Amino acid sequence: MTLRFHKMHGLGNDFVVVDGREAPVAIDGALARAMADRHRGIGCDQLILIEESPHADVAMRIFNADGSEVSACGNATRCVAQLIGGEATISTAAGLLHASRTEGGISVDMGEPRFGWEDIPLAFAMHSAGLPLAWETLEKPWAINVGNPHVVFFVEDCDAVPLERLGPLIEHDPVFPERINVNVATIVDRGHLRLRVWERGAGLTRACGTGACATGVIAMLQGLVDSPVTVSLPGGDLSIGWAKGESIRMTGPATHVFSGEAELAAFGA
Ligand SMILES: N[C@@H](CCC[C@H](N)C(=O)O)C(=O)O
Repeated sequence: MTLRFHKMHGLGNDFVVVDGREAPVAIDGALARAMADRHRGIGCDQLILIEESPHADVAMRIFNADGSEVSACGNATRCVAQLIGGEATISTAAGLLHASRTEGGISVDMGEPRFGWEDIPLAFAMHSAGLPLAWETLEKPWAINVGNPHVVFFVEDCDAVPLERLGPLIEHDPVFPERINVNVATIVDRGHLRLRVWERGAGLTRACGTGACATGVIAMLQGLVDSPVTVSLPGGDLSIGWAKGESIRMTGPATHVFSGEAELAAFGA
């Protein structure tokens, strides 16, 4: 049996997108992990499953490369919108997201952020007790949930941070029982910041849409940048707009690379 898929990316954060509306398909964590494998599978940072939705144009499920199912993915939201015509309401585990075509590609209303440590009880207890949350040179993290959980560190030079070593330490630290996405950012000026992200369940990626939202919002809240801010990731730029009490607007490109068919038997399915 074969499975049709689309290979897409948002600034190099790459996806295998399966449209389950064409032919219903049961994807679980093990199958997602096998398809995401860059040597024995198709290869991607996240596998995206599109399904019918009673409340929206489509529903979207997100699996990280390690097979974990999560609730939000900014770059994939733009890709799904692009695939189904640009203008779309997309149902996710984190809520309904509205996307539209714009000059810079696809623009998505990513919903309102939730600030603080309340969702992460052990880290919250440590934070409230004044206990330091630090991993070598990375200290004083900001916690924010933009549909998925992130910590953000502002540093002198994000390119100098050994994120391939510190990222997994922080992601798997027992203070984050649900694991966490790790952002290291450097302010360039009031309209621009640089960002690298160690993604939960996927590792270092070329870009992370929710990471850009999380970091842009914290930088605005701190008065370090103005809205909209350009977030430069290794794979390219996203524009992030936000004001207190409002939802986040993320704008950037979405690229369809090719469509193909995979042998399900190759994945042990
Ligand atoms: N690449 C994504 C985020 C994907 C999910 C994340 N790794 C998590 O586990 O929450 C993006 O563009 O936002």
